[in-house]
Amino acid sequence: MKIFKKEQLRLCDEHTIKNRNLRSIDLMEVAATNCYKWITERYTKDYSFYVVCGKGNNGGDGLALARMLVEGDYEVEVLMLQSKDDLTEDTQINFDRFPKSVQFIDNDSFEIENFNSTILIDALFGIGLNRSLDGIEKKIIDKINQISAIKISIDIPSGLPSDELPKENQTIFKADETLTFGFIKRSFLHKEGAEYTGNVHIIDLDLDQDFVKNEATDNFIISNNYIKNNIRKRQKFEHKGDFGKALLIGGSYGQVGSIALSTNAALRVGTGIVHTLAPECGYQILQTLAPEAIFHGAGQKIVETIELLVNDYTLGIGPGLGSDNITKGAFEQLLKNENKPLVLDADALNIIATDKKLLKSIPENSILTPHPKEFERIFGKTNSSLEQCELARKKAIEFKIHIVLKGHYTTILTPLGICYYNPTGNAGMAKGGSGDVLTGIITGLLAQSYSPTDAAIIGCYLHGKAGDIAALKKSQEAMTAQDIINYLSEVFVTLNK
Ligand SMILES: NC(=O)C1=CN([C@@H]2O[C@H](COP(=O)(O)OP(=O)(O)OC[C@H]3O[C@@H](n4cnc5c(N)ncnc54)[C@H](OP(=O)(O)O)[C@@H]3O)[C@@H](O)[C@H]2O)[C@@H](O)CC1
Ligand SMILES: [K+]
Repeated sequence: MKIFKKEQLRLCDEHTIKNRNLRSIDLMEVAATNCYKWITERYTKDYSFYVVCGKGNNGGDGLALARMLVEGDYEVEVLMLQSKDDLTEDTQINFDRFPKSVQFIDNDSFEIENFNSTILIDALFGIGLNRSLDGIEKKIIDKINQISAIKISIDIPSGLPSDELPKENQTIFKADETLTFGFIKRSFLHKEGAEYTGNVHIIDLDLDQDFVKNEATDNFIISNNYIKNNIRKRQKFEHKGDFGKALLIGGSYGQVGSIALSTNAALRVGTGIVHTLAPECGYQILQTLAPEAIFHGAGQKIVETIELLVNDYTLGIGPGLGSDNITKGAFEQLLKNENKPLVLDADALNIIATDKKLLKSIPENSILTPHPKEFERIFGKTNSSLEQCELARKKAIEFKIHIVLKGHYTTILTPLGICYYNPTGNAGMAKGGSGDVLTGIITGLLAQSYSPTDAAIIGCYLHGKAGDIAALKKSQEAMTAQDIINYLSEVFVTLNK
């Protein structure tokens, strides 16, 4: 699913209006009708509404919605920001159509009755916001934010930019629910913006699909459909050799569990043959925890050599690897000798962070899976998650690699400079071992001949989805990385339906 900037969203409106022979007021009516439906499916007439409107088209959406609520017999008050400027044309039309009187506000002395059943609709500013809020607008939103009603934003929380992140201490409406038109806005996908949106719901406006198809963007959200359509179907006569050979490397003394998690994850995504290269101290552990995998010893307590350079293995390296100088030497050697894409995580990334010239030796199209701190150690500090994402894009292009930046919305940056946000996953996965599982999943997919980009995209999606099921069944608190592996089966069962 594409993510558009606000200019593109406007163009999309224009194309829809033109190609469907609509008027812009008709599109506003569709927007308000679909918000009305969403709201009335969830809230009964026991709730009373305050709709706070600005002078732009976001305010027009609010006025149209308020009219529908009045016609639907809901209790509704409209508060309208007093402005020296005229309302936009469509907002004026909806102002004239509103059957009750509205209360104009030009300071923060207005009153909102505050019951448990009060719903406050924010239609002050939409994507037309062009500067930070100050003056009376800021005071009004500061006041509304203090009220403990249920808060619903139309299109975007007022004050939140759509394509950038808010600056610190900026005043922004704090919503419980955001009903956004057509597309997710990029700011919703970063924690600095997401803290204002509450739950986000896309309100479909039946926008022009030709425009959507043809308009270029370099930011996407991974959709369920993409995964469903791109999961490889297993054919009856295929044998294990057709499903790839993965080799997971890592697991120094005391951290054998990490590579065991990666190994089991690779097994659970359908890989034909899985091998593990770990120190001898992990022999019994790995043979017990992952009997399907073949063990190769590589030193006593640490990985000393990575000689198993069989060409047809797909390599995932790093979980529990340690960063002893001997291990580092073996890893450097591997980077020098290999030219097919590798999956690099954890200590493999830490080794690179201590010797950045290694970046140049990483084979093209490899997949690096750093969390924000690991990323920072390799590529430097940034001031926000969006800046970090953009730096990752730059580095992915520069080094011709994939960077999987782990976080609430894990982002995948490709060598072509495309950014994919993964929508699955939850805070229960913010625990030791989750990353090791992701390494195993991605390595397993890469081994099965998924392209490196698809291995990263599909891998992140499966990982998050299995984590979501684990959280449902076991709670975010109690779920563990092993649960993520265990629930991969349910994800595949659903995808294969
Ligand atoms: N996308 C879609 O498909 C559809 C979109 N629709 C809706 O249209 C919305 C966009 O409408 P919009 O362009 O009229 O702008 P909007 O956000 O209402 O406000 C801009 C006004 O605010 C002002 N202003 C800006 N910053 C300010 C500040 N800091 N402090 C004070 N004032 C400030 C600015 O004033 P000015 O810069 O002129 O002084 C301008 O007048 C969109 O979000 C959606 O809700 C639907 O109706 C139909 C389908
Ligand atoms: K709004």
